[in-house]
Amino acid sequence: MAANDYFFSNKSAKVFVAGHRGLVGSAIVRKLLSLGFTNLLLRSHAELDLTRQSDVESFFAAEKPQYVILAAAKVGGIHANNTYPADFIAVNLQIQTNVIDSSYRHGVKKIIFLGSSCIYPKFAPQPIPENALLSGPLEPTNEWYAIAKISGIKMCQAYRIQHKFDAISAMPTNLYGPNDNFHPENSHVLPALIRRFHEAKVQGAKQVVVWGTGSPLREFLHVDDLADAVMFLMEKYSGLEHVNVGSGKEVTIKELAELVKEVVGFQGELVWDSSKPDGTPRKLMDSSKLANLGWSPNVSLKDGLVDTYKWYLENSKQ
Ligand SMILES: NC(=O)C1=CN([C@@H]2O[C@H](COP(=O)(O)OP(=O)(O)OC[C@H]3O[C@@H](n4cnc5c(N)ncnc54)[C@H](OP(=O)(O)O)[C@@H]3O)[C@@H](O)[C@H]2O)C=CC1
Ligand SMILES: C[C@H]1O[C@H](OP(=O)(O)OP(=O)(O)OC[C@H]2O[C@@H](n3cnc4c(=O)[nH]c(N)nc43)[C@H](O)[C@@H]2O)[C@@H](O)[C@@H](O)C1=O
Repeated sequence: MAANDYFFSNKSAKVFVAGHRGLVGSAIVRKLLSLGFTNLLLRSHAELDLTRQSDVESFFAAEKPQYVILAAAKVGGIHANNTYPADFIAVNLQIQTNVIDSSYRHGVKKIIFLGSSCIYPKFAPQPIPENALLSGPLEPTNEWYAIAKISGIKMCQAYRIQHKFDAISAMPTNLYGPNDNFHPENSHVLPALIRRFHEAKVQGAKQVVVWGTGSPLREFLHVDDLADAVMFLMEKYSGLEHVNVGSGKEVTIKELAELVKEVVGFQGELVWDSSKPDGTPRKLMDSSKLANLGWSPNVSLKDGLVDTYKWYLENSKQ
């Protein structure tokens, strides 16, 4: 790479952040602006539906972005994944295929695709190294989403091999932070619990119901750390293999629920609804590849929870 090809060397380069109003996309926009990037290309879902191939092609032909950060996707927690399998596979395959292919065809210098830790087999070795991909059966509650995400990784690899296109993939662990989805059923566990504990506190309820058995382990990363890692990879990484992005710290869902209860200040008790699925028992990622490149996370789970609850209080329509 010539010196002026590095991502940070030209802060006026046109950067398309797909999905800029979501949890991840909004954190990426904050990060890019704080780094001094001045030419962000942003389109809401209503302005540009990325599942529509011809609209995406016309957009790339007209706008000619130089870099693409692909944070638009159909995303949700265990219930949403289980309930809408067709949406999770079809929408994600469509968005990523259209955006990766148009990026290549219209001269984008580099694209980063975001997958998820659910790409790995249900019983992968822990912590999960990148090479555990496609080594065993997937977790059934999110296999449709996982298949789409695995296809995204493979598409980046295929375009790199055949076209020498600089397409890289990052696999974040479970994320949370400002602009998360706080829907009572379709969200991920952490925002769901913030909302449920908060509403119980306000209503003076004695109990809060938490799904499953409480025994599954999850690794959480604040979305500002993820945004920082994405910048790091855009600048420093150009390889075939995807890169895990995790905090390296895991908690049981029971421990998470107790922590959310404390941060929100709910005084009642927890009740477990074991009719709801636990999902994968454990999915701690091995993020040593990223650590060896020189990146590490900053935000502790407790600090991140306090920050996210504050954001929820200031921004949710209560
Ligand atoms: N949240 C998490 O815990 C994790 C997320 N990831 C990955 O990070 C990425 C971003 O996720 P996250 O920010 O949480 O998701 P969000 O749901 O918060 O945001 C997704 C964004 O994509 C946009 N979008 C969805 N469909 C379309 C479409 N057809 N056309 C245009 N835009 C569309 C949404 O717009 P609108 O709201 O208007 O529909 C929204 O802005 C995804 O690839 C996800 O797989 C990976 C690991 C964990
Ligand atoms: C990021 C990742 O997110 C999804 O996988 P998941 O990690 O299983 O996601 P989750 O956050 O929804 O649940 C984590 C755990 O928490 C428990 N749990 C308790 N109470 C609530 C609750 O109220 N809501 C939810 N959603 N879960 C709850 C729940 O039963 C489970 O044991 C993928 O589908 C896919 O989207 C993906 O890649």
